[in-house]
Amino acid sequence: MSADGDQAPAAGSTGKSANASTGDFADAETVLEADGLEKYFSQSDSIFDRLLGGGGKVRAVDGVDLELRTGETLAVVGESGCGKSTLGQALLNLHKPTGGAVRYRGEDITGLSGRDMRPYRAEIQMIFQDPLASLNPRQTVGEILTAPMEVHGIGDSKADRRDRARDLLERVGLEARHVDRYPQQFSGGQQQRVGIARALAVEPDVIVADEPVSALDVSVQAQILQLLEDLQAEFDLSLLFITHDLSVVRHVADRVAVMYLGEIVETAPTDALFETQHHPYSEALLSAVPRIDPDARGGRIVLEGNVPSPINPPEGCRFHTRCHRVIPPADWEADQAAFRRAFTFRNRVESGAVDPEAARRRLEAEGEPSDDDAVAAHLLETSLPGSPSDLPSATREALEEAADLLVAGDEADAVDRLASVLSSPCQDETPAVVEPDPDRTAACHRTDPDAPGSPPADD
Ligand SMILES: Nc1ncnc2c1ncn2[C@@H]1O[C@H](COP(=O)(O)OP(=O)(O)OP(=O)(O)O)[C@@H](O)[C@H]1O
Repeated sequence: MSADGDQAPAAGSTGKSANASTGDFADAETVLEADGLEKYFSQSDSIFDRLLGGGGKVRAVDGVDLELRTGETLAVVGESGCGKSTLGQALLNLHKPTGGAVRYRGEDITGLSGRDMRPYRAEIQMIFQDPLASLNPRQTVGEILTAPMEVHGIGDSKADRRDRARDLLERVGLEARHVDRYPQQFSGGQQQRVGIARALAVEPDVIVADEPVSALDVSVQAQILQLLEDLQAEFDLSLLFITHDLSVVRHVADRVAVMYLGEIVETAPTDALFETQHHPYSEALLSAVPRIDPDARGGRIVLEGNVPSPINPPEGCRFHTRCHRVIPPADWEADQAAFRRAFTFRNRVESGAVDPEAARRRLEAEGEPSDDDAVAAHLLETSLPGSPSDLPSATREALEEAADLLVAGDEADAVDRLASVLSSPCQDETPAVVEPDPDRTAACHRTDPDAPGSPPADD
């Protein structure tokens, strides 16, 4: 076991790339599968909704197809709130799915609870982000490890189970004599080792690890990742590794599934994904990962705006409001970058982020002219990235008219005016999942040759 003080691996360091690059797992049997899996949360239980009389559904996981193959580590990555944890928990029926199916070795286990789920709980275990919160502070580590063995009929006797617990502690890099200690007597890294030992106690096939290192000091992250990798080989585990941190993905994962707003937008072997991305969201995520290889350094892609609400996700491709490669309409007369800038203005107006009264107050406070024309000009200046001068004249006019309409309080008309010149095929249809390369999937109109308005790949 490596000593405390090891650094977490940076992207570009050696990892599990041998498997990933040779596609060793492409033909492996599927052990756990999500098929059109949905988990919607009802908002109507909250006090606000009761007071306000209603509430939408949070579409946390929205039609996910995913297969975990025997012996592989599949990383699920995406920004905070995209539904990774909900997906992991829905796979284990810790959240009852609201649609679709979960299959374990081909058997439908969707929504099983209690007794019916018990045999599968031994096969599919979970490791949580916060080790201390997931360990009972009133139980000794020995009790924490032997309780699930007892439930699942592992071990011949109490003494046998205690021996197994001591053995497990050693396997996860702790000392057998610590079996009578309590969780709070361990450091954060050691607590996570206990969490891992508990998952292993029932001899599972599959472990779903939800951000297992993100609560730990950087200095112990690498050790825990290494431990998981060693144990995976030793126990022949299949690992679903949930993380927002792409810099650890390269080290741990054979394959990656990129998640955005409840959907999987791309899957690929790890090395292949780090080399090329077929979905612009993956491209943006990867552009933010520090690279060791200076040749691999490209510009960082800063995405427009925040992740939209999963209660009311954008129509068509969910990523289109932020996508730097959003497709212009067929009759667009300038380049794609110009369309993206003008489209950003439209999205900002539509989301209510362009506020004429706030602009007027600001101009007044700065001692600048604050008549309607000045406010409209200010709105364009601050909410349209770049200059309007290189936009097609019809677009420029529409933007100016929309700014005037906003100042006049006609927000709906402003939105309509912008929509009349700035619409994208990405808004109209949900992208189909295509296989641009062997063992890769992507859901982007740009990778689908049959999609409407799909431009050449190198546009
Ligand atoms: N019990 C719940 N009730 C209502 N909404 C929920 C519930 N649990 C999660 N959500 C919402 O579902 C969406 C997905 O949340 P989830 O925790 O799965 O995302 P995540 O990608 O794991 O994020 P993070 O990395 O921050 O944990 C979020 O909008 C979240 O607010």
